[in-house]
Amino acid sequence: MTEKTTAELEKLRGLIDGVDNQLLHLLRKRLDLVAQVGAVKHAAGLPIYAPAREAAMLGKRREEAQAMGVNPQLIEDVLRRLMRESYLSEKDVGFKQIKPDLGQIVIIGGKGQLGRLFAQMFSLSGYRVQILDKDDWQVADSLFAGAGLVLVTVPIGSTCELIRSRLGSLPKDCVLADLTSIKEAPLNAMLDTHSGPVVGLHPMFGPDVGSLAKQVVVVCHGRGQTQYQWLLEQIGIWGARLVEAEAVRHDKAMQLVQAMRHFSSFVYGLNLCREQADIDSLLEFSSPIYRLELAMVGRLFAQDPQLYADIIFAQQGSLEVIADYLDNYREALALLQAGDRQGFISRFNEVASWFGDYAAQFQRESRAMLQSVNDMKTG
Ligand SMILES: C=C(O[C@@H]1C=C(C(=O)O)C=C[C@H]1O)C(=O)O
Repeated sequence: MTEKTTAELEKLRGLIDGVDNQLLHLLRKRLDLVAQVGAVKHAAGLPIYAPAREAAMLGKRREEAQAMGVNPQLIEDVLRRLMRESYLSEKDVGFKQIKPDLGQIVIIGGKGQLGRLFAQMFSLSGYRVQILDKDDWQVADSLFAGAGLVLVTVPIGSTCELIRSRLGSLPKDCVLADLTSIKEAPLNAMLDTHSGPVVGLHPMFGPDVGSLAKQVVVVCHGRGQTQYQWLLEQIGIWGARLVEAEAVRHDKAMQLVQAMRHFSSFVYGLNLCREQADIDSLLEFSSPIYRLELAMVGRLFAQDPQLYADIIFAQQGSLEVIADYLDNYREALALLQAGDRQGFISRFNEVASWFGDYAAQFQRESRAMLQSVNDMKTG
């Protein structure tokens, strides 16, 4: 580099540093304003997450960006990231309490990660929360006596038995709910055991989400909805979207969404391990999509094997779904072994037309994800 080039670059870089510093001050200012919005909303009992306001704001900013010769997607990306930060600030002020006259909330399995998250959310909403863990059964009766909600969040394998053997004498008006990732059997166990209001819930997220904004919670109605409507509204205040489903339909969907998916990730990991793959060099050669895939597989093994065993072993039906997967794998492998390129292409087209418009939609969505994976590279 010539001296002139060096001097020019240094000058421009100094100006960029200045702009970035101004951005930082603007971010600080925005965070403060959002905190004020949070306080006003909290006082009025409104959820922080306001999708209509977000859509209107993004629309306006995109138009303004276009007019200024800035890529509209750039401002949208930046604002979406900022809005995520806004949801986190909600924890500082807490949440509106939908049912102040409820007795205490007893969370069975409240020391588990998901139990802890729900305990925190209820506490931030002003409820009195009691945790009942494995070794606390001697105090169960006194906890249940004043309970307005008993929430079961123990491993799937022990959920039904625990409900049937331990929850037969809850107060009549107490809401009984569970967070298990299958719904039919626990819901039936709750309905058989407790004569009061019953609802099955399945949070479709792990305990590491920073905020419940935009997360999905599946709701399977049991009985006495008017008596547990407050709970659904409370979860809505936390920003989650409630999706109602029949328990049987939910469980069927989970065979593909959870059991088959996690199982194939498990086998993928098992295979890398047995092949003694060198992760460092795989990453070195990897494109963003491979890195993303490896991250999705690898994150499994940072978590509790019991949890994944629970999910995969929960339903007999998952076995058939997974066996079908193996059949399809074998069939596709046979094409490869036979060098049947045309056969592969025709299966490919069959699947592509089955995906239909979703294929293009998924390509668009994944493009943004892949770009952020690429952005995160440091080397
Ligand atoms: C700050 C607000 O709350 C949330 C955060 C927003 C933001 O960061 O701009 C926008 C809408 C809401 O989801 C608001 O409603 O204005």
